[in-house]
Amino acid sequence: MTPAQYNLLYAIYAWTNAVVVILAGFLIDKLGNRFGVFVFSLMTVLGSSVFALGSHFKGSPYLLPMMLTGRLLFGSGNGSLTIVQNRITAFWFRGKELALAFGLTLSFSRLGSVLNFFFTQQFEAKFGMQWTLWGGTLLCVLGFVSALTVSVLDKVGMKQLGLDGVIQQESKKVRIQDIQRLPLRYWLLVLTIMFFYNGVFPFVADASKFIQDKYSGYSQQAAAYIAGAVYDSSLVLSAAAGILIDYVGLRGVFAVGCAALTLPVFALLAFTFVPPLVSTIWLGITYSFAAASMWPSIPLVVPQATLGTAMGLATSVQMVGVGLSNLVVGHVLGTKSSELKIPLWRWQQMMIFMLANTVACIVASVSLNIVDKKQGATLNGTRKGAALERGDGSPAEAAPLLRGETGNGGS
Ligand SMILES: C[C@H](NC(=O)[C@@H](N)CCCCN)C(=O)O
Repeated sequence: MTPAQYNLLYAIYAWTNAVVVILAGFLIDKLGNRFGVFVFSLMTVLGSSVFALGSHFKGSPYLLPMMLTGRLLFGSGNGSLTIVQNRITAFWFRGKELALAFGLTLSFSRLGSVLNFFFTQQFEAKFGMQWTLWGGTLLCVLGFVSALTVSVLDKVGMKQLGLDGVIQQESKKVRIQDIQRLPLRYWLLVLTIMFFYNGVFPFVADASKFIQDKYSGYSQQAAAYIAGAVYDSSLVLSAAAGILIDYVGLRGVFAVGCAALTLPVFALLAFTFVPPLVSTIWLGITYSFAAASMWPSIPLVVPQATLGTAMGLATSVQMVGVGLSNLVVGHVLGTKSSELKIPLWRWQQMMIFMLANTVACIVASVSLNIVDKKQGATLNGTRKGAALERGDGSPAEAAPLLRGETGNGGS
């Protein structure tokens, strides 16, 4: 397989994901969590099976089409599964430990990446590529079984609360035009998320090469470990960040703070020779707090009935932003061969582009705070403060469970 074909396998995952998540979010709102959990986890199993099967056609013209089809199915299923996962989490943890629940999901997803990083290569060396790919399929089957278990728990819980019928009634009313009714705070959150991730994901993708090109004395493996520190920190910190944010609230303030504290990361990388591990750990910290404050804010400003659509749209905008950012970075770095050393001035331009995205993130998140303040400070309310005000100790987030329940949040 040529490098272009190999990269195409990644590109098809990212771009189908960006398109499919909008439709998937809408379908989940319309047809329910159980439909989404079943269909999308089944798609990941099918996708990974087709991909693994494709590897048996090495040297034949079927190899690439089969692998691309596998990635397409897997990408569509996996991205959509994240939406239904967020929707279920938001339903069960709204007004409680929402940020902790999101943080834990993020930690587990990072644990998957870290385990993959440490073990897949060794597994492949011992058992060969085909068994490794079928091993991946087996993991997707385990995911499918877990998804079915969640589905059953969700159904039982809904029945116990007597909400099953109500939610189904609300789902029937969901229309694609509801996108127009998503509030300004939602769109500002989407921009905040997009600009933040425009800096993080493309940087991590290229960080290992950057470290080898700019700093002396780093082997390929050492550079990869240092780049991986961004995700390692998030594996360790995401749950703690969630607990803190659940306790103090101030999600909008955290969003601005994380963006502002990310500026020195890219500045250090662009203009100094401070060891890169300082920057990658630092970025890991701001990234963990940003993810634990930004994503769980979405369920607080949109009704549960349209949450799937809202999450799908946010993910799609994020993926398109990151995809474009990758293209700009590729253009700025300007080389097709991973062997050649890229001149430092090009890396500096890339970091300046990351800085520009971070500044845009600060502008979007400051605007978010201004609008949130005018609309009742749902995002910045502190849990303790709100409980004291009501004198009942009940959850702070007056979140709209169903459409039209609150004036500001739902419209
Ligand atoms: C929580 C957040 N999730 C995402 O950004 C997803 N839309 C895409 C994840 C792709 C990971 N390679 C995150 O991971 O920070």
